[in-house]
Amino acid sequence: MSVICVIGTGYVGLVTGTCLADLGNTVTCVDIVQEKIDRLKQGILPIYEPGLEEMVERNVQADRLHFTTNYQEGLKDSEFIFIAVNTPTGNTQGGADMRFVESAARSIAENLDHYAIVINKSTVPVGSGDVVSRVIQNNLKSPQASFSVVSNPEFLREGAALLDFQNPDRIVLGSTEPEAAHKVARLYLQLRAPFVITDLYTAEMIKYASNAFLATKISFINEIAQICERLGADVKQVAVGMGYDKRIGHAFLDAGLGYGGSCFPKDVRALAHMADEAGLHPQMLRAVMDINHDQRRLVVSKLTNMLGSLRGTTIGILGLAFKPNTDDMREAPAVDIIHWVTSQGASVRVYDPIATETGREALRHENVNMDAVTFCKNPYEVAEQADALVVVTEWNEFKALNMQKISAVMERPVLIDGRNIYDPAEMKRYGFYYRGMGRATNPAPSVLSSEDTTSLDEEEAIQETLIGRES
Ligand SMILES: NC(=O)C1=CN([C@@H]2O[C@H](COP(=O)(O)OP(=O)(O)OC[C@H]3O[C@@H](n4cnc5c(N)ncnc54)[C@H](O)[C@@H]3O)[C@@H](O)[C@H]2O)C=CC1
Ligand SMILES: O=C(O)[C@H]1O[C@H](OP(=O)(O)OP(=O)(O)OC[C@H]2O[C@@H](n3ccc(=O)[nH]c3=O)[C@H](O)[C@@H]2O)[C@H](O)[C@@H](O)[C@@H]1O
Repeated sequence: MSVICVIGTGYVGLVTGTCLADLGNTVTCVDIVQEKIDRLKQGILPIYEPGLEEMVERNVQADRLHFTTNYQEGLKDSEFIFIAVNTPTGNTQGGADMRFVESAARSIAENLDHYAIVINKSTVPVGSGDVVSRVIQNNLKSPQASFSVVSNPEFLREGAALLDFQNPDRIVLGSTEPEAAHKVARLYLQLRAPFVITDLYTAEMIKYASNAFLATKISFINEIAQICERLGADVKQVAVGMGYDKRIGHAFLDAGLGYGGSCFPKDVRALAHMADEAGLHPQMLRAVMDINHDQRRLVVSKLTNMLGSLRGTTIGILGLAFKPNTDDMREAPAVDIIHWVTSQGASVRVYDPIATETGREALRHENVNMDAVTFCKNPYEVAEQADALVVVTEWNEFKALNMQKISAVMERPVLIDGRNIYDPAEMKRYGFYYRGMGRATNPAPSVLSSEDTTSLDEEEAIQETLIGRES
């Protein structure tokens, strides 16, 4: 078993440190934020992740997992040092901000007094392994200190982080020193995953290419969704039909409000920026980002299409987090949607099972008019007197609601299902004017014969009038 230091106690740092401790290693997690470390020592986690709290507690009690703000303490006797700090978008062109990685590398150099392998788990631009090497080399203090650098990108998903860490599809290790990469591989042997061992640059690129490909799949299906909606097809069934082809697969074909979160948006931007800087023209990545942005706007146009002006209306919002099973609000579609509808004079009633505090903070941070936002205790309260209800996050709780009850308490039973979680026919039976994302409710007159147009049912006809309040 090994002695390990993990720098950063965000999602990746905390999950990596805790899972490595759970595999029997001795792990110390270092963070520069004193309050975070104080709270972690009391068993209070900075993030919501199913199962993580129990795992942290178990490993702290077994004396395998420790927290500190002191690099010297964290690095003591460590054979492996994981860098897992944030790499947010850093400039207006979308490039990654490397300040946190560089600062961590400097602190490692200043406190290292023996040989250790420095492993970069943060998602970093191609070539960053060299930067880390250079920063450490230029700042070493102890003559006994030496190091190797290995890139080991992380592929876990928030909300399923423990499962993903413990059952990885592959483990990517890149280094100019294959012996160092092999030593890191030994840490993961128990996980029985395939290893891909490459040079540093290639490992760094595998991470960006993987995230960009998944984001591309999402934007692809969202573009297909828009076409489906216009032509009268149902994108959910289209995705099922496509997914059975093993070359395509079912995963990441859920059309909806597009991707958010701490990684896809920033990583697609950063990859496009790398390509720009290299004199290339990343057309596909640009299209992926454009389509993703449009999906959020579609909600507002669906609302105005059905309600007319939003001024004075009340819009219910189900879900704030960028996806279920997390309280993470980074680049969450809910923030943009709430911002846009409140700017047009609507007030909103919102509910999320977990992301209440993080949601409030994110809305404030984006200068949303908080007087127009009411936080509710449950979805039924959200629906009361609402002119429309928008599903933004597909929490299981929302799939199990009594929709008849919801429809009955609304001022106007307009339902925008931003994640396609409900059955359109069922919702219609409950009295909703239902709109999904890419689900045959708005056929284009241009492709319908006049005969077809007259056969549009009541719900579709509503598209052309506007849904009025019941007096
Ligand atoms: N969130 C996710 O699901 C995934 C994230 N990643 C990548 O992992 C990296 C970390 O992401 P998150 O964990 O989400 O970030 P985060 O923002 O949740 O956490 C980063 C942590 O690093 C700490 N930190 C910053 N500078 C430091 C320093 N010099 N010394 C010690 N601690 C420092 C911060 O205080 C914070 O606690 C990013 O590059 C991200 O792209 C990769 C896979 C999944
Ligand atoms: O680099 C990262 O940080 C991580 O980014 C994603 O993980 P995460 O952002 O936690 O969540 P995902 O489940 O991938 O969802 C990302 C976004 O795409 C959206 N999405 C996902 C799938 C889909 O079919 N449709 C869709 O709109 C989700 O709603 C969410 O907003 C990747 O899945 C991880 O492999 C990667 O490690």
